[in-house]
Amino acid sequence: MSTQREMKERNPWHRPVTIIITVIGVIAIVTLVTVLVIQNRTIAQKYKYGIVLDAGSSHTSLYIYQWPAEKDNNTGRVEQKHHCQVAGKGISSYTATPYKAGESLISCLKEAKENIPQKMHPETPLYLGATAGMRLLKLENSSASDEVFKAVEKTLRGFPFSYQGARLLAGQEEGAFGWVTVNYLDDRLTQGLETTGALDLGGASTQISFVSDEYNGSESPDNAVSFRLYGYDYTLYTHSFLCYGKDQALRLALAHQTKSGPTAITDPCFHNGYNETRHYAAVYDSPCVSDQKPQIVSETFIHLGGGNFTQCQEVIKSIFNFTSCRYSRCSFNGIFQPPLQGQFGAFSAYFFVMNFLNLTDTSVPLKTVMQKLSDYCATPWTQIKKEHDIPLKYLAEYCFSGTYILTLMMEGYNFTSETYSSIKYIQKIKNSDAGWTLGYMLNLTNMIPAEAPDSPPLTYTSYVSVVTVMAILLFVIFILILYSLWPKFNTEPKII
Ligand SMILES: O=P(O)(O)OP(=O)(O)OP(=O)(O)OC[C@H]1O[C@@H](n2cnc3c(O)ncnc32)[C@H](O)[C@@H]1O
Repeated sequence: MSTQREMKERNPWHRPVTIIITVIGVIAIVTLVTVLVIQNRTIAQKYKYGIVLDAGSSHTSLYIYQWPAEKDNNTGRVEQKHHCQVAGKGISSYTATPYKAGESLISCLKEAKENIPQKMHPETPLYLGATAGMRLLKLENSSASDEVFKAVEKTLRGFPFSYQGARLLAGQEEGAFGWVTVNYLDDRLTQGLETTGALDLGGASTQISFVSDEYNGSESPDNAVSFRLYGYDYTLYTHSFLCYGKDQALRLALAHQTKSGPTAITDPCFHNGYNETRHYAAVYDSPCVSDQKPQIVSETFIHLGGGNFTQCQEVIKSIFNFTSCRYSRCSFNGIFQPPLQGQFGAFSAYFFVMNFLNLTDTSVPLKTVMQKLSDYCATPWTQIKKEHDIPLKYLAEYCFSGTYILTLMMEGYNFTSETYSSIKYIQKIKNSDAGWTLGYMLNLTNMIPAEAPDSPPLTYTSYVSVVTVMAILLFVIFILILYSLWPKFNTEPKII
């Protein structure tokens, strides 16, 4: 018993003072690490929100974006939280009853109210951007376009969000913001990686935007947009072709085939057996074709399908002008275009159409893609209708639209069978739709800084690990020093 007591007394770890120091030390380390961890961890995730309405030529879409509240103006990830498709046509179709353009937006705005916490409504910015449909309406009837904007503004102001304006986007902005969206979502901008070009096919216009080492904006400066994003400079080439969205391109193709005012045409871009009566007035009711309307025509013509891909390509080629170019190189219609460079993301109707046709895999040789499309175009209309249960208007036009897409890319933009594989058909990137709206909001909310934000030298995990290891190390050193300095600890055990 006495030997045991003596052993205990001689063992420094059994001295009360040592035990107290050890306990205090452990408590100190645990407290230190806990405080550091809690202090630096993000407090319960809070989000901020932004709403953008894309008032396109064919329809309007509402997008809600969200981002972590503490990451404002930083590299924080902004993501799409909700998408609502407005029922009915685009706002430019409401010229006769402009108030209905405003009313059409109400149900999606109500959805937005439900999807954003109520207390965040007053600080949620709300934007509306109108694209090619309203560009055409402005050309055709500027006061009608003003009326539509007024009606839309009235509706938007009636909601509890922070209304930031409804405006017409220039084609150049539409192209540039589409490019920003794609590269932001792909995380290319923060890291200064080689960027991806953006190909956007709408109903009334189409945009091409990319960075080329051979373009600095000196030739055709109208096509240049310069950005400084996260500390990297970009000179983007961008062009928007008004009237070359797929709906207006179809009008151009029909106008080409009805120049002489026939009572019937056999259109190779529609399936064999397709037979529709069309009104000349409806086909030519657009500034894209109104000046081409034949003088003497009957009211209608019969639109028959011919189902021939090669002939369809010829019709489509005729809507492009390849003869005049006052620059070193052009795409079409005398528009400058530098050499294509890098990867491209093709979205909106590029995706809708190629996805329907099962042709989104660009690693498949272009020749094979063309053969498949040719086979599809040659399929009789009755068979097509039997095989697919989708609205007939879309269904009837996929042969035309697919052929238009390939012709626009290969003949218009100068992609080749080799560079075709640099295109990726995309709809979403990380759950956010590809399109101009996200880039537009990031720009207007200053969410992409010109300079790279300062970031801590260590990641959060490395930081916590280093602090923990150092604290333990210091504690061990402290105990060792204490042990060596304490005289009683060093006394040799007495042999009794
Ligand atoms: O940019 P603008 O030219 O103003 O047009 P938009 O905003 O209306 O254009 P979208 O990208 O919304 O749509 C592009 C086209 O794709 C069509 N579209 C939408 N969904 C489709 C689908 O599932 N299949 C085929 N076409 C589709 C739509 O009618 C348009 O003609």
